[in-house]
Amino acid sequence: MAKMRLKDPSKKYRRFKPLDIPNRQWPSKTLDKVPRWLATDLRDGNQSLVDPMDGEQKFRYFQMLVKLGYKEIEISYPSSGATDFDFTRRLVTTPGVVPNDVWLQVLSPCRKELIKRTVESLKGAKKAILHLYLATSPCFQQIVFGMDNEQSMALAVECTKYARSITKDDPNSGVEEWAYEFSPETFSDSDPEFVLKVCEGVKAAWEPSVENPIIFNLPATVEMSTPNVYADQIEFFCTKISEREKISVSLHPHNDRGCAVAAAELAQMAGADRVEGTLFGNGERTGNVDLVTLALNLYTQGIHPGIDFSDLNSVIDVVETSNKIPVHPRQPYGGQLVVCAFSGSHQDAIKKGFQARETAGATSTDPWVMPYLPLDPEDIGRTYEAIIRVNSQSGKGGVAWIIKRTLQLDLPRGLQVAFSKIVQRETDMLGREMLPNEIKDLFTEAYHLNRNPRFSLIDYNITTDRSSTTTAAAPPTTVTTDASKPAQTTSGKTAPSRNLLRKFDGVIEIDGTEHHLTGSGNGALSALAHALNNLGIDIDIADYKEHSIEKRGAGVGGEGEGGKERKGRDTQAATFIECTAMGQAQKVWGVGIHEDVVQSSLFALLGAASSFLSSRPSTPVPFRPKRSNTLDMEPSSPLSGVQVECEGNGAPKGSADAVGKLEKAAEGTEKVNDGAVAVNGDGEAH
Ligand SMILES: CC(=O)SCCNC(=O)CCNC(=O)[C@H](O)C(C)(C)COP(=O)(O)OP(=O)(O)OC[C@H]1O[C@@H](n2cnc3c(N)ncnc32)[C@H](O)[C@@H]1OP(=O)(O)O
Ligand SMILES: CC(C)C(=O)C(=O)O
Ligand SMILES: [Mg+2]
Repeated sequence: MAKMRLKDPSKKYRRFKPLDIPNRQWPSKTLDKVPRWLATDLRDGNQSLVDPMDGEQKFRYFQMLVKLGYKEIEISYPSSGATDFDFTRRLVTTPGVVPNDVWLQVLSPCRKELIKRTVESLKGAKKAILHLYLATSPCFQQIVFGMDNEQSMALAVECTKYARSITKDDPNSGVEEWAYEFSPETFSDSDPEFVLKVCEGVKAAWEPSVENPIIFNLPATVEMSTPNVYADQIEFFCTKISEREKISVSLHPHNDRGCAVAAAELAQMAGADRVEGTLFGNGERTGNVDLVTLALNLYTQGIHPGIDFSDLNSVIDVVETSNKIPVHPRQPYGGQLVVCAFSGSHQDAIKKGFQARETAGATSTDPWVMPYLPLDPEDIGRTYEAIIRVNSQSGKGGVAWIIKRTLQLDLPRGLQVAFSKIVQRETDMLGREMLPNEIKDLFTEAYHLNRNPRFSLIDYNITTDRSSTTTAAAPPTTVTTDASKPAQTTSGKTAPSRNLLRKFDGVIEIDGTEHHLTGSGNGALSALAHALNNLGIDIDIADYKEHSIEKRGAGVGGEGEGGKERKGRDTQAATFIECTAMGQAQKVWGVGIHEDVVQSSLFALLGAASSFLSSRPSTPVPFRPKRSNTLDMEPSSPLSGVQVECEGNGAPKGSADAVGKLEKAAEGTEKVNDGAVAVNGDGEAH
């Protein structure tokens, strides 16, 4: 057994000792109100960057925060140097940049000369929050400051008094409205009784009012324990501090244990009023709490957070450019992959969810009940196209969704299965995701939507064959229509009524040679099938579906139409035909699209015919399916290598000769009437 190299932690690391508050109330509370938000991207976020933002970047970021709706923004640490000082001056002195209802917050340590400089930077501001911090934990007192409790307390109070004297008590401070924030830094690792004592002293020094409360920001400077422990600490503070109505209790969770969001949520339940954080959680080490997640967590509970994340992508752009740190692809809400599903069962469920909404006629404000997606991607400006993405883990549902989105085609279930196998093979071969356009192109190619490689319908006429005095020798054809369409069924040589017989008379180019074909059936489709049958292509129609599609700019069409824009009509017909070759078990789908429903079905049949022929090796050996139920395909065919659905044992059943005859004709080894094959109503070539 491999030796465990990770060391025994039991002596090196001490378990965090939680508070003992048996009567805690927060576990039975719910999160149902929006806190005061403070965005500290430009201070706490910025101080953690390899290359902090320059003034220009900070300016752009600030404008974005204002636009999103933040009313309290920590913009700088003005005593740190020229960049932050000058940036603060720029905001304060540029007219119209800071809206009247936005508070500018600035941070300073408890050092008088730095507090003075900080206050100076704000001259001219309308609303300013001066934020001082002093660590209160034994670790910091002993290691960093060499102070005891009394000294820490005295420094906090003294600096607060000094701050007051040069801000709200100074008529010449140059700021219209001052607020004060004090952070007992390292709160989460401090003795809660000592924190209370310090804050009582600071409060007394500042003398807040109900209208302008003091902000006690209680940071998890380092996240020390589970989120419930932080919530206990906050509830303890909220219930013990005096004059609670004159205090805004603020949270400032860092994410060292990965629980900052949970800590912020539980701590709000414990009584906090305000949350400080950054967009997507940038900040020292593992970062600050993520304001986007907090806001959208509320949103998905039906509570508007007061921040506008309706165009999250543009927020991500600014954040990534400014921080030079990418937003992780799996970051809640913002990550590129969080509104995507790759796996087949997820895609299937999501697709059904969207279909259910469509069927119910749901609008964008109707209740959201969607498998796997807690948020409507549209609400944050993401498109539905991005949701379903296809790789080797994907199934038919996702592929069908993409074809629906890109080509407006509602694939019948059987065609979904068939095409998803083609996609599966391609993704396995590529070893990567296939993009929607690639899937669309693969479909277009596999089902010959732009160009049928073997058959071209040059000209045709469908007429009623009134001359027929005998029953038509239609090929055994079963056409299953949509319930909305009258069923067309013929069997063997029997047609339901000779008066209803339709006659196909046309010219079809096969592999470059034009053939004149005729055939009859009880519909245009079966008449063409009959005509093909007389050429030796014995095709049965096993399934038929059609629907109309809205006309799009550049079209996909049958042969001869390739990509041409259609003008003058608003809708097209899409036809899906599943065919079997006479006597064979393989099934092939043909797809046709055309303004004319008849022509679209003819395209679909010729598409299927082409796939049948192209799926066999071009050798003189006639059609001979394998017992393995796998068709031999031309390697270049998108259908090659694909398991084709088979019924029975896959053994040849007698039509090989006929199909082979056509293959030979097409290869020029057997010429038929100079390339023109005419077939009479009895199916005889002449
Ligand atoms: C948890 C947080 O995010 S706190 C915010 C941290 N952000 C920053 O520090 C960014 C900006 N900071 C800076 O640019 C610099 O630290 C400055 C300009 C403020 C100060 O620089 P320097 O004077 O060179 O001091 P330096 O940063 O090296 O050391 C910090 C000093 O401040 C003291 N100090 C640290 N925090 C505090 C505090 N809250 N109140 C009073 N003194 C403090 C330290 O004990 C140390 O004192 P010492 O020099 O007597 O040992
Ligand atoms: C200055 C304080 C609030 C801070 O950033 C922290 O403790 O993390
Ligand atoms: Mg911090």
